[in-house]
Amino acid sequence: MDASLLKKAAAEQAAQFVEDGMMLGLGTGSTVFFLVEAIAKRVKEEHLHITGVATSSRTAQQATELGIKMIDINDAPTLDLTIDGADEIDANFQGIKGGGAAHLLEKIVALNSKRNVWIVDQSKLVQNLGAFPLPLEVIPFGSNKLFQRLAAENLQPEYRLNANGERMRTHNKNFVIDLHIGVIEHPHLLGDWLDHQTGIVEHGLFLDVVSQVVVGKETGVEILQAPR
Ligand SMILES: O=C[C@H](O)[C@H](O)[C@H](O)COP(=O)(O)O
Repeated sequence: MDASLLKKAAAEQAAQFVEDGMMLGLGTGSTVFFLVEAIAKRVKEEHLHITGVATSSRTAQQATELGIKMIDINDAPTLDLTIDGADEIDANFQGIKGGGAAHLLEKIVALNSKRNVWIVDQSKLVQNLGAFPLPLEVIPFGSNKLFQRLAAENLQPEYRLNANGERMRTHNKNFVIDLHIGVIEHPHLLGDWLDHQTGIVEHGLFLDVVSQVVVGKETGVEILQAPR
């Protein structure tokens, strides 16, 4: 089955988690696109009063156009629930995000949410993280020096380029460096090391964040409970 049908099925299932009165974090990406559509439909048909906080201008625009009330995270209390996509989820419910370069804003929203749900198609479930390149958002100043340091650690860095072949810029005008590490044996150790490298604003390892994963499978939608 087409992956986008599986993403849609997972998104529609997760939209059922939304309750009247919730403060909601809305992630970014092709799976979240279906989620926003499904939530907007519920808001309209069931007259739900929900308020959303977005993790990208793309999501903010889509949600606003579909009639979901959106506010700035700085004006929001702790969010009840954030629903987002993911690029990889390992057997211990650790994740990589940032395939769309939105991981900085996504992590800020996730860490200010009581509950985090990820919506994915079955191809995102892996034993170990690392087949998907790990995204870093980095400050442009001195980024070549940081790049060299990452290369010296054998982390196989690569600048992410836009359609014009230039270094792509994030929402905050930073660069993205993807690490082609291969199998990440110890995500916490790696995350800790990356947290201490000056110039990295945020990495795409989302560790001990997710509460539930909604997976679109060929056999139907499955909800996996994380141990937190
Ligand atoms: O930066 C982008 C986000 O982390 C996305 O949530 C992630 O890349 C998954 O995207 P998609 O649902 O398009 O596969």
